[in-house]
Amino acid sequence: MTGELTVAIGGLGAIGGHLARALDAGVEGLRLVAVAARDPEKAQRSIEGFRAPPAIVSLPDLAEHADIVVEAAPAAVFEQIAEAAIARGRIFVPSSVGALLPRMHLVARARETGARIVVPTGALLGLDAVRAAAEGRVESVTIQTRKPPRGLEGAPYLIEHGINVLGITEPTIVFKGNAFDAAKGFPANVNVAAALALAGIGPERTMVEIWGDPTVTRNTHTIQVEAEAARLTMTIENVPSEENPRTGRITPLSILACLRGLTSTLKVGS
Ligand SMILES: NC(=O)C1=CN([C@@H]2O[C@H](COP(=O)(O)OP(=O)(O)OC[C@H]3O[C@@H](n4cnc5c(N)ncnc54)[C@H](O)[C@@H]3O)[C@@H](O)[C@H]2O)C=CC1
Ligand SMILES: O=C([O-])CC(=O)C(=O)O
Repeated sequence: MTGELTVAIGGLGAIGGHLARALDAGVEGLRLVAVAARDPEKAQRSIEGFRAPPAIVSLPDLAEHADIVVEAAPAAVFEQIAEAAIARGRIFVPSSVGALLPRMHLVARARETGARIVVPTGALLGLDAVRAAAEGRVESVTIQTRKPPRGLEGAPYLIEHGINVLGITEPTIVFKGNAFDAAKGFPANVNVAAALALAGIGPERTMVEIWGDPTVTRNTHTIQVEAEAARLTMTIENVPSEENPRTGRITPLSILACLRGLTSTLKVGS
């Protein structure tokens, strides 16, 4: 063990709620000490019955309480959590990874304060192999995301282009472009593309296709990487979580695995 680390979580929805319960149930080397949510009364109800109830604080105050600050809130409030965590030199673990792409100055700021930004694999797979490939020469990285149409509803890109996803009756491509534009147009949908871009060759060169697909019930992501060292093709089919169908059930599990990796003696995968 490298010693105990304290954890604070911003947002108690599909990701944050699950993670908080898992940490309270007991994870060696990690202790949940603070949470933030939009509605403090609801947050109080969420932590009722916890063995060690965390403090309920504001988003910027999370960083005052813990070594690790996990962001698990809508992208719109990303900055409030991220800036305070990085200013205080904490380990910042974002879920809304798409919100990091237009804010890469936070990485430069973290370098000054000693903070770390640790991006979990989240709802994706294979970022260990993508990172390894990117140590060498990579020709191309693409990700194709297929979601049940209701999982894409309300995305700014669709509204801007007058695309009615709920009217889709067969698999239809609704976006093709780079990861930077995908994250801007679909802030609640393609965090996975943002994480892939950061693991590999950056948001300008990482190409993204988004499909509204009434034939799938799972959020399905396929990555293809053409590199000097290897060719990768990987697909993950995520079971939507009950609290938020846009979010795969694997996401809080991936973040938990990521947090364990920050303290465990045996760490598997790069
Ligand atoms: N990295 C990845 O692979 C994935 C990332 N995500 C992203 O993670 C983020 C969280 O996702 P979910 O847990 O599914 O969302 P959710 O909607 O289930 O939960 C969000 C939580 O944030 C809280 N919140 C909202 N406004 C707030 C405010 N002003 N102050 C404090 N708390 C506030 C809400 O009360 C709620 O508890 C989203 O941005 C989502 O797009 C989702 C799935 C996969
Ligand atoms: O697949 C999921 O569960 C979520 C997703 O697409 C994302 O946030 O990028």
